[in-house]
Amino acid sequence: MRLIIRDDKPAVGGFTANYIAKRINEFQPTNDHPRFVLGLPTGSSPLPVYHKLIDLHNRGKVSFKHVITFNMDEYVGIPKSHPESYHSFMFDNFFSKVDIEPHNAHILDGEAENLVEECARYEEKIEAVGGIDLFLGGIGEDGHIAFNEPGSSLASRTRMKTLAYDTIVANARFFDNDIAKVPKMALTVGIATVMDAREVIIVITGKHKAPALAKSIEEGVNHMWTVSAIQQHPWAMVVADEDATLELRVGTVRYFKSIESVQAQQELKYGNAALRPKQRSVHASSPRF
Ligand SMILES: N[C@@H]1[C@@H](O)[C@H](O)[C@@H](COP(=O)(O)O)O[C@@H]1O
Repeated sequence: MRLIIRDDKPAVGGFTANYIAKRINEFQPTNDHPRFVLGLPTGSSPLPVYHKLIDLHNRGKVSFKHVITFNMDEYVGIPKSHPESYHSFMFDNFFSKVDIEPHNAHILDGEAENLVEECARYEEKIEAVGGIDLFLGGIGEDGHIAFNEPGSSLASRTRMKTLAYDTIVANARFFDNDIAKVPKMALTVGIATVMDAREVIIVITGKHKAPALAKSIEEGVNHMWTVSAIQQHPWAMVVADEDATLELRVGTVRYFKSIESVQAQQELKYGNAALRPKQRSVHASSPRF
């Protein structure tokens, strides 16, 4: 697992967006070859990533024409048209501003008649396109990823979850600060759904997330800090701002900074493709595509 530390939120967004754009461009997705499959989060942490991806798209540096997306989660109990639904969030902050084909952007349907079937179908759809190439995520203050609240099984898959009281309180800011208006249930991908992705990137910013970052990377894998599961992922990267590192040991910060600087030297020597996870071949011919 790598930890990349940048000065502030815009720098975290810039680094992460440039990295994602590079991965998409290296993959060279087309309609005939596999399309790049991206897992996406909502929340304030990924907003600087979306801003930078939109900027790169506007400057012709990346296209989402052959990218398929799967969002992490959606509330149950509010319509898609609600301004705080994750459908609205994604449309307003990203999808309406890039060239993604609407039928390629998947979000769980919290209004589905049969929510259990909706979750099973979501897993099948991910499988049908060959799995997720890169899953981007954020975390809650209690270290939850998507809506996998503390205590969620690390083997969990897409399902319905009851939100933790702390999460309901944290999300009240989007619902007129009225806890009664905050949905109490959500559909969410599971920890195993995220960990099945070929690559996982988690953005963590702000000093309110510092305890979660420390718990999740300095202590062991623990279902009470569900993002800690990334410790067992073969290609995981956390991108944090300085504020989020406040609870880490000085030695931990120095260690990861030194790894990044040695890696940068090695990339100059060997080229950076050699030091990144191997992607699905653009020539792969699988009936799933
Ligand atoms: N389901 C979302 C998570 O995916 C997100 O990571 C978290 C933190 O959001 P923020 O980035 O706004 O702190 O909020 C919600 O719980």
